[in-house]
Amino acid sequence: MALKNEYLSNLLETVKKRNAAEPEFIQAVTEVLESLEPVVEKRPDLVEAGVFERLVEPERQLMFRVPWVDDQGKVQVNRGFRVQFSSAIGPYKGGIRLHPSVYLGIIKFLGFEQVLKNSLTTLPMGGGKGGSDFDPKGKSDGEIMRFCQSFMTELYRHIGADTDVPAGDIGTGAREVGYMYGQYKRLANEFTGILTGKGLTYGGSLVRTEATGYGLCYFTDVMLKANGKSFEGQTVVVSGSGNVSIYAVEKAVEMGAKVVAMSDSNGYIHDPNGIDLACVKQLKEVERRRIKDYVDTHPGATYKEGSTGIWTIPCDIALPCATQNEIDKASAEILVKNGCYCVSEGANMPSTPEAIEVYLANGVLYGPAKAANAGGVATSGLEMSQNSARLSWTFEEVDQKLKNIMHNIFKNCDETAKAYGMEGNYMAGANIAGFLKVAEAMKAQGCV
Ligand SMILES: NC(=O)C1=CN([C@@H]2O[C@H](COP(=O)(O)OP(=O)(O)OC[C@H]3O[C@@H](n4cnc5c(N)ncnc54)[C@H](O)[C@@H]3O)[C@@H](O)[C@H]2O)C=CC1
Ligand SMILES: O=C(O)CCC(=O)C(=O)O
Repeated sequence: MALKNEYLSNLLETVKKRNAAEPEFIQAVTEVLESLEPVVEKRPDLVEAGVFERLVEPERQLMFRVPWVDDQGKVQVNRGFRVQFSSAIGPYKGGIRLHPSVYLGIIKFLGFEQVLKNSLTTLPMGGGKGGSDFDPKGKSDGEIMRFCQSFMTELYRHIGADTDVPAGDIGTGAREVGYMYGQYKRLANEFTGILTGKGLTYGGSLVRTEATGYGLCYFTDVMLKANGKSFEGQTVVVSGSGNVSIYAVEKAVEMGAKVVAMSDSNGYIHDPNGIDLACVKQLKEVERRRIKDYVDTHPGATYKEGSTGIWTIPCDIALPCATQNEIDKASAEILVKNGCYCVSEGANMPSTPEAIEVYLANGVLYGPAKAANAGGVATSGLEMSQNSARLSWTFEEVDQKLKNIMHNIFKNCDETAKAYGMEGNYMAGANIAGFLKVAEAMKAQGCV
């Protein structure tokens, strides 16, 4: 879809020129600017205030060397990043990704998405993201710890409970957050909530582990119900087998669905009897093994190499929870052909723009990432509140707050889409609603 508005079209050209080597960032910005066309027409004051130009340029981008020593005593050097994208509505907030594919463009796209996502949660959090091209796969605990300590040795001077609060993302789970927190504490000599996703013994919040996956299902459930459907009795495919996927499967099953497939970056398993989640948890959370090992103990299941083949498995509902651009046009067409009527995104930007066009053209209920997966960061916001108050809420309290937040996000996306004449287009609703709060704050704070 080409931009019709000349002002936005020129802005997008500038973004493309300035960030020519960052296709993922350009992709994320293009989608948002396309959604904002009707806003530009209604809100000349925001154009006047230069909000759109400022929105697409990070406030600060940090890149740094991360040296560490491997188990053979050899010095290794990775590259670290933290993009502090927007502090318009609160301290920078967003996860840290450890994956060999990480470069500045990935961190910028994630930081940009995070700005609007955090706004949708209604909590006071700006947007940021960080990471490194370090590959945790196959590394010993000692190597992981030395890397995390080195990463934090530079990062610690740029973050703070009221400045920037990182968290987990791909490759960064409880273990990594623990090592990073320990190093921060040692360097700064203070015990403050500078990371979320912490362990429960040192300031973490109940439900944060489950939050993104559970939140995805809370959002999807209310979207389905608003359209006369539900998870009950439906066949579901969930990609990935990490933090988001595991707890999405858990909640979808609790809501009456049958989840028949999961994957990792090597391939996917299909278990027509329904995935045995206890086995996946043991393989992935405890033993850190590959998903293919599932079939050793489940003779009714099959394993195939290549992760995108998972979208050829017939399902009613697809929950992509692995990584960006994991559903392309061809996969989207196969999903639709096989009767899939709902795609709701646990991962960040898992659908290519062409895949999204296929969903919208075929009336697929589409839950866009920045709304559907906002439960993780929302619960991080709740962890920050508990840390500030030096309190710990019960599982039920946090879970109820998470549910309310996800229901409100859906309502906001739905009502905003209607107000702008795009009923049922929750992507446009999410982009516009997320933007408006940030834009009002930017305008009120002047040219900064
Ligand atoms: N952890 C969180 O709270 C949140 C995570 N997300 C997003 O959810 C997605 C997954 O993150 P996590 O579960 O936290 O990470 P994780 O590191 O726990 O799990 C990632 C999973 O994706 C799989 N994977 C990676 N590349 C793949 C590929 N090309 N094809 C198939 N599988 C692949 C990995 O094998 C692993 O199972 C990411 O897009 C992340 O940005 C979004 C919101 C919050
Ligand atoms: O909990 C957080 O701060 C970040 C979660 C995250 O990285 C995301 O929403 O993509």
